[in-house]
Amino acid sequence: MPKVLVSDPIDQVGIDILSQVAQVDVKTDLTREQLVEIISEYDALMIRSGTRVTQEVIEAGTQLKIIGRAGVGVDNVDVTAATRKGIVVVNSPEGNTIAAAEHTIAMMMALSRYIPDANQSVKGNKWDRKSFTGVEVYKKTLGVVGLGKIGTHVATVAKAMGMKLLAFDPFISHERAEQIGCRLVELDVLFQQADYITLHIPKTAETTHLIGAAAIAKMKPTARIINCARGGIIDEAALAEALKAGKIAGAAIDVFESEPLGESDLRSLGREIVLTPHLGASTEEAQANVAIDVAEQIRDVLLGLPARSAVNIPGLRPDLLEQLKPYLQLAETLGNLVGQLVGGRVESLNIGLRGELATNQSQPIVVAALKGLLSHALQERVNYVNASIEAKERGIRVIETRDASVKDYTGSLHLSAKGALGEHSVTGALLGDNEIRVTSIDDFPVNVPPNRHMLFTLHRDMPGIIGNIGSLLGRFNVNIASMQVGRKIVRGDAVMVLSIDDPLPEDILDEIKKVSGIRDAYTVTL
Ligand SMILES: NC(=O)c1ccc[n+]([C@@H]2O[C@H](COP(=O)([O-])OP(=O)(O)OC[C@H]3O[C@@H](n4cnc5c(N)ncnc54)[C@H](O)[C@@H]3O)[C@@H](O)[C@H]2O)c1
Ligand SMILES: O=C(O)CC[C@@H](O)C(=O)O
Repeated sequence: MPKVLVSDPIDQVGIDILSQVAQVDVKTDLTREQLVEIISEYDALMIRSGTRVTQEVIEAGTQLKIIGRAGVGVDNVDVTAATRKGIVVVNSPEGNTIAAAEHTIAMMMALSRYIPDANQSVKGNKWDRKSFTGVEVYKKTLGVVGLGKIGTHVATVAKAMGMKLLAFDPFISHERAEQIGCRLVELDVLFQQADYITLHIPKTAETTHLIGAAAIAKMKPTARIINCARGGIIDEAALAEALKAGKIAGAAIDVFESEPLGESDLRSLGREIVLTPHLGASTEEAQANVAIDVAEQIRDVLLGLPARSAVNIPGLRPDLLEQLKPYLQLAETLGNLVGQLVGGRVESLNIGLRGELATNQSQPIVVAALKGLLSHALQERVNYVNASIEAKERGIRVIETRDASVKDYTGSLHLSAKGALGEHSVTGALLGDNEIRVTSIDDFPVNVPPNRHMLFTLHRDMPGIIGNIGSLLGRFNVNIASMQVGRKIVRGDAVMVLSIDDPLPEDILDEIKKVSGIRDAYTVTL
């Protein structure tokens, strides 16, 4: 009988499902060392946010087939290490949506009516009514940052409470926002006009410290901020400072830069702040939903069936998966690359399957390309199951073309995406040992392996330009791992592709754009 380790508290209903097919051991207070020591005995691991599944744990898990996260965020799992070892990572992208949205509304109301402090006061044998005169949310403006699953439900409830709605989400169309009753605006407009600002975005390089001193300076002195998304989107030091100085009126925070929250200035503030210990998903219903969702997937994978919500490996029959896996990785990488080159909202994606690929079953490859395209916006919430639905809901038109006569590689994939900010295309292929190569960018021929951090420039093909970029990057201590130029005609336009060791800060990108001959420059993190 297979063995499953449950290393965080999980609803009993999940354990009952697992017990139908496996021996289940619940051990919720393991140290890191103890986990590494015993993991080799187990075929599956089921966790919440408490267990950190590091590369070390994955290396030690020689029998592991699946890791199940009872919740959305897989930020506590080294998904890359798991994928490398062929371990399926599954989550429950929707099981706690309502719980997190309702917690957001509860936080907004608690903050507006000072409920936590009033409660503490009565429990302290006082009858103080003067200190707790609150404000109404009716007819106030709510600014929703991130109009995905949770943001949409929050907006719907807030509308029913009589609030006016603004939203910022660069990956959502105006039509979609209108359907939800929101006016889509630029982030600065939302900061300036909103009475309440609620965050429902993933934590990414772009969203880290999105709310800092500069953003707060744009807000009304009566503004209140709610964060039930991810810690680190708000700069906590700047928030504490702003609340102390009365630059904004309040904040309600469920998630923190470091959890559990340690020493923090936020703890010393008064009725203007409401703090909860990451309780967004903590309802009986949500815990049952995520436990069932993930336990069923673990059961299925242990029985040799596909998982319905895999973050890293699609739910295909194992033989078909084995055959398609390299092409799926190619499609996902190219989708991610072209999505970031276009930037912002994508309106259409053309997927060209060429050579041997044109004769293959295309649907999984199309899905993998969409998953890659959306992964910058949706992170781990997009998977092989929901990628097509997410693309449809975002109004992305998908066009598929096939040409078996193209013989430049055994099979190649050409993706061309059009968005609100522009249009770009990439082509890629697999080398003999299934290594991915990007073979063209905007139809300029190149031959580069994808790298975690990359810089692309479109420039005039003229002497000195490569040297200028090289010395500029050197001046900012950016290390170049490789560099290649592609051009169609001599002294026409050209593209330069650089693999770099670290992410490129925005201000250096701005400097690059100012170099003579550079027409445009983009950074990408894959
Ligand atoms: N507090 C909790 O316990 C709890 C529970 C569940 C989810 N969450 C968190 O809530 C957040 C939202 O979850 P969801 O299920 O709604 O996710 P989702 O993927 O459905 O929606 C996220 C939205 O953010 C948008 N987005 C991405 N980058 C953006 C940016 N830079 N600016 C503006 N919008 C951007 C995306 O287009 C998408 O529409 C996530 O961070 C998730 O981890 C917290
Ligand atoms: O309570 C939890 O397990 C965390 C919930 C939430 O942050 C998630 O990512 O699903």
